[in-house]
Amino acid sequence: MKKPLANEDTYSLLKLLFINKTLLIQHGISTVISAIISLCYPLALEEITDLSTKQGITGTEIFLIVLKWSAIYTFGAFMTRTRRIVSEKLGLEVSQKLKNDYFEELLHKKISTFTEQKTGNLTQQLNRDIDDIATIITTELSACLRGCAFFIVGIVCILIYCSQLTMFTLLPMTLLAGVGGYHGKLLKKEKAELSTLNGQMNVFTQEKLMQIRTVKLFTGENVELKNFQELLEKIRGKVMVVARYTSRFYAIMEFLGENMVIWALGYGVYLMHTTPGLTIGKLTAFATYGVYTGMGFQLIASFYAEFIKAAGMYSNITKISSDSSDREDILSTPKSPHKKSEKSAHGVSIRFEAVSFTYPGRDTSVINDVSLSISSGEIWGIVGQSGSGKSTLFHLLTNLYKPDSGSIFIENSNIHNHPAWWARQFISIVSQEALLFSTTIAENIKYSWPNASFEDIKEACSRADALEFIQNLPSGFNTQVGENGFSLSGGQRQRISIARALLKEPQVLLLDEATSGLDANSEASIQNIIEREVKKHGFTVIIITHRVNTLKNLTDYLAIMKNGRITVSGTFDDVSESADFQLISRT
Ligand SMILES: Nc1ncnc2c1ncn2[C@@H]1O[C@H](COP(=O)(O)OP(=O)(O)OP(=O)(O)O)[C@@H](O)[C@H]1O
Repeated sequence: MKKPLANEDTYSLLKLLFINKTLLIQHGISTVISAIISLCYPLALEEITDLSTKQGITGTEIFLIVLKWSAIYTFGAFMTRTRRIVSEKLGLEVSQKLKNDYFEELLHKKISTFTEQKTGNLTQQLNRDIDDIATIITTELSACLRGCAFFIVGIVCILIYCSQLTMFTLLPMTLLAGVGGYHGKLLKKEKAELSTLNGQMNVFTQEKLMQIRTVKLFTGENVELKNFQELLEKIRGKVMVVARYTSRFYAIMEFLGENMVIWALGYGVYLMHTTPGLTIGKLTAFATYGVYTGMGFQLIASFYAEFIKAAGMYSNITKISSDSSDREDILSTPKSPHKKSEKSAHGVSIRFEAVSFTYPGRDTSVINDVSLSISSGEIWGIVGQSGSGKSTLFHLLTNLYKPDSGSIFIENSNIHNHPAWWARQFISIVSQEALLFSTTIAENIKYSWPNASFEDIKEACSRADALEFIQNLPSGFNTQVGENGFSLSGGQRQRISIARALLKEPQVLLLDEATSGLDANSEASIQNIIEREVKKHGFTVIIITHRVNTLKNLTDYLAIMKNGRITVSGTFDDVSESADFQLISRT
């Protein structure tokens, strides 16, 4: 069951408003002034209506009284404009600050956060929920403040105007409060369920559109449309429940509120005949203050319902952002995402010492007591059957995950004694899927070194044998690669990925099945690039591949992995004698 909203969440939600004190003060002042001016309306009605029965009044006097009220309401309109614009500005500041903090927090989360949390939910929180929260605590809160002023002043005024009539209106008023509270509770539960369904819809559409190729290749269009329609149907059902509750709520409010005014007015007319001093102007003012009291109550009730919704969304966001246990590190990452190595053309040593690891949420360990020592500039191949834990070794070396026991060293320094980015600054990785951003080729390559000049980019492309094909594209380096690099061939994407890796001048190059998805020609050409670069720059290289025979001329050493353990390691010739090698080379 969902925990009731903690007081500190409510408090910190309201504290957000203090983000810009000047705007908050302007907002408060304009809200109060515009509420006071609105509340003077019955006075205006009373004064102007009672002029009709005033003896000996001249046209000029009537004109001046009307002009006075007109001036007051012109000023009121100006205050409304100020209140609304200031409220928008404050809302914008709150939402941008929340978004900035939340996105920054997400960027620093450990990679496991993104396997546990659906990214669709995170993007919904980042984009929609935060906007809703900001609107509720600015626009809706401002309406609620007006509502409080209407309600309090309304009650006081109707008591002053006619206490007998006020008592007459107290019963429906109490009923109004009861109905508001009851529906608030009902709506809270239904709206939370609706929000979960909307989150599921977000995740569904995002995933299916991102995987549109898979959907098409398996002719899954109709299946996905059916799934989508089922989800739409569930949302429709929930929206209708919410709509039923909401419409019933507003109908009852209107029924009670307006009946209260009508009956009170009727009773007032009766009192006029029996009570001296109760004029038509006073009765009109009483009725108008009665309307204000009801309106004030409605504004407070609707804010209450919205605030509960905002507080629920805010509590979900703070649950993720305030949990520092899944933060990658507390030390700040460098301004530039990756530092270009100052000393290029050399490698670094790497050592795994008795490393064991189990993925969060899994029972069985994936890496078991792995020890491996790689000297600077060596080229290692790691082979093993699918699922044996090869890629996981890369995840541990790049500090995406921390081992449960054992240590990993780069240049004899334990990588866990440094912030997570420390290990990554030495490393460039090229994996089977060349993951590119949906921007230009140049921007994708520059991602590893944002300060690179155009000449640097061209040089990296030339080293990755990518220059010619890029220059032959109609827009050259400015070609948009499309989402996930869809507008390029597999080999072209991989060359861009290699250029990006080389531009950084890494000291360690990790290749995770970098050529597996390519045809024999592309594979041979990419292996040539790697061979040439490694010889020239001398960085340490670890290659993961299924195709063991392709490693013969490329690697100095080989390690075989089986069930998360390194069973054999040594030179290619030594290892190739082993039974495990024979087994892998046959599969
Ligand atoms: N993020 C993850 N969360 C939980 N388990 C994972 C995760 N990634 C991989 N695994 C599991 O860890 C085991 C080893 O996976 P890993 O990707 O390291 O194997 P691999 O040898 O590289 O396989 P392949 O050659 O097929 O890429 C597998 O059983 C896999 O299911």
